[in-house]
Amino acid sequence: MTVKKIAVLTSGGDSQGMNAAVRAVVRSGLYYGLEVYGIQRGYQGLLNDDIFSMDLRSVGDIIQRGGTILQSARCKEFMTPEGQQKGAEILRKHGIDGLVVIGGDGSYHGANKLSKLGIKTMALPGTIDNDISYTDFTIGFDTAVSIVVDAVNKLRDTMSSHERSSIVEVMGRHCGDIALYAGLASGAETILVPEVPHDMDEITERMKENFAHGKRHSIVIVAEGVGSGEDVAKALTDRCPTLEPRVTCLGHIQRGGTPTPTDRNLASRLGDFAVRKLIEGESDKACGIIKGELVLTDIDKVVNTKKEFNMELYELALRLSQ
Ligand SMILES: Nc1ncnc2c1ncn2[C@@H]1O[C@H](COP(=O)(O)OP(=O)(O)OP(=O)(O)O)[C@@H](O)[C@H]1O
Ligand SMILES: O=P(O)(O)OC[C@H]1O[C@](O)(CO)[C@@H](O)[C@@H]1O
Ligand SMILES: [Mg+2]
Repeated sequence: MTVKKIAVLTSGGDSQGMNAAVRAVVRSGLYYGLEVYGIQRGYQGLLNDDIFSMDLRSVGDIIQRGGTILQSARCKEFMTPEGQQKGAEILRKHGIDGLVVIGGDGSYHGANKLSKLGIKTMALPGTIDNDISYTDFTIGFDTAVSIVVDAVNKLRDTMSSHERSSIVEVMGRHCGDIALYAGLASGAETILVPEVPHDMDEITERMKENFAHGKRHSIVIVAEGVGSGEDVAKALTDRCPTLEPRVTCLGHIQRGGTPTPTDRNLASRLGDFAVRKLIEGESDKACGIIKGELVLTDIDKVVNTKKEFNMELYELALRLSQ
């Protein structure tokens, strides 16, 4: 049986483009004759019964905005079987038979649990981390990478003037993709990611050699999962004080601001795709994009597969930054 009333929520760390995804879910749902509801503050809002009807105008003027009009949350209670049962009952009480969850891997687990309780669910990759398997890119990743590259461009100016090295700490607890893609795009000399072990002695020697061969600055991008920028700076200074490292931690700046066209388009395509697949009767599925094509994968498979790190890009970045 196909769905008639659907709801949408955003969960986990927010990401630029979540609003564009909410807009696409709401407008496609209405276009196909469904009733569409919004749930405020992720699974927490679901448990608080914070659910409201959405119309075409409720998603006006949001495609260009960062953050999420539905707000986001991390909810401990929903991690328990009782919390999940309560969530499913609240949805049933409203007659909501389909749910689109926009969030990261944790949020996917929640959608998976709800589908086992009879709610038809679709999960969309809304996280800057790009740490979700069975999709080449997540919504927000492109914007976050652009923010890092923009910051590195600025740092380069002052580092070159003073012949210093710049240590830039970026987000990514378990996934080095922000560091990798921003590092390649900004010509970083060193990219430290949780997926690849590193040797500080070797890195220091390489930086010293590059300065000796005329380099006027050195950019080191550190994914937070490896350690802090301050730790890396200390390790470098201990080995070679003349590198004069200066640390910049970009933090939550990476999660704000207007989404890039790439993220808006990805969000629009995925939001519409999720609605169409719910109407076709699909459930417990993750929506993603692989080589430009929209794909549907079992949530179980997605959450149990670690995203593969792109070693080719990593090696390319190192080759090009000597
Ligand atoms: N195993 C689980 N079972 C049920 N619900 C879960 C589970 N893991 C996470 N959730 C729910 O999803 C919410 C968001 O998860 P989490 O904090 O891991 O963020 P995320 O969705 O992975 O996003 P990001 O990592 O990008 O911040 C949690 O607060 C919790 O309510
Ligand atoms: O906003 P919070 O709860 O501090 O979480 C920060 C984490 O969220 C993420 O931005 C993912 O959304 C990670 O990269 C980062 O480690
Ligand atoms: Mg996560």
